Amino acid sequence: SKTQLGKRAFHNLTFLFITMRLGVKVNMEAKMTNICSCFIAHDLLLYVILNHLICSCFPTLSLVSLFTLQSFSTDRTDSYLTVLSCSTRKCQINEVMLLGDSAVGKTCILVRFKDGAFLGGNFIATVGIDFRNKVVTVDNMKVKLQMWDTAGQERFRSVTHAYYRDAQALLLLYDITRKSSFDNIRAWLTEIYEYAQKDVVIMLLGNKSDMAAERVITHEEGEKLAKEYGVPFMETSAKTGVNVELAFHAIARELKHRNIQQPHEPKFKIHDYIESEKQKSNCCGGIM
Ligand SMILES: Nc1nc2c(ncn2[C@@H]2O[C@H](COP(=O)(O)OP(=O)(O)OP(=O)(O)O)[C@@H](O)[C@H]2O)c(=O)[nH]1
Repeated sequence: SKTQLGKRAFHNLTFLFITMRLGVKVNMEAKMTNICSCFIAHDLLLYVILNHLICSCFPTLSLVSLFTLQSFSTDRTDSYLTVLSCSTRKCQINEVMLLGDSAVGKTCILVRFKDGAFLGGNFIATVGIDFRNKVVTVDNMKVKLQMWDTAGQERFRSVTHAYYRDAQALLLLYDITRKSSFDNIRAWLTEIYEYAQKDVVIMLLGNKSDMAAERVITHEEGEKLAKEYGVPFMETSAKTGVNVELAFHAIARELKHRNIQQPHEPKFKIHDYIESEKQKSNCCGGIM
């Protein structure tokens, strides 16, 4: 069945990846999964040949790949299966990357959006790159977001640069309690203009808005910088959840409109959408 083939492809290509690129594990796995799911969707025969070739090159493959699969969490396996099932139905996967200095809260924002939880406690820096999937409903349509959590540390920069090109949207974060993370936003934007697609959707997020007492960057400063670069802006908190759903939903809506813009439909304006949603939440407790 397709599911079994998908699982085998996943096993085999995961192993292939691990043997080739030990340093950036999760990153390449996702790419491989995308590749193998494309084979399943578009050319089953090609997939079988590829699978056969890989197996003959690596006789120990099934054993090792089984071990690899067992080391994944259910959540991760779910992500792979979402990619596979989406690809078999030829639907669009939208890649969204989170960028910004180390410890600004990229992983926490992602976990808050994906699982509705806050990762408090000890800070564990992301190594390389990781991804999670979530399906968002926009006007009764399903929009699949593949969200890439990048490492903010400088030493991983060359790894993450390679992924900018595939992203349809970028969430650029700073920490409102750390001035250096705000000052570095200009450098991040320079990198984005160098490596990302020209029409990539960019959104600036000032995170940790719950830490009012430690705030060093005002809301107005964030807004001014965003205006200068013509990108939407909001302050978020992974801890309380404020504006996290709104940020991802606005991105999903923008990408949906780009993917299937009907000729009679008015052009979607992300700035206006965010402002109207913010006003709604001010008056009625709104989107968290
Ligand atoms: N109070 C508060 N703390 C937060 C918030 N978001 C993240 N943190 C904390 O900030 C620290 C860093 O969060 P991460 O999400 O791991 O940071 P990151 O940007 O992914 O860091 P790298 O993986 O190194 O790039 C953690 O200790 C979190 O608990 C927030 O909205 N409010």
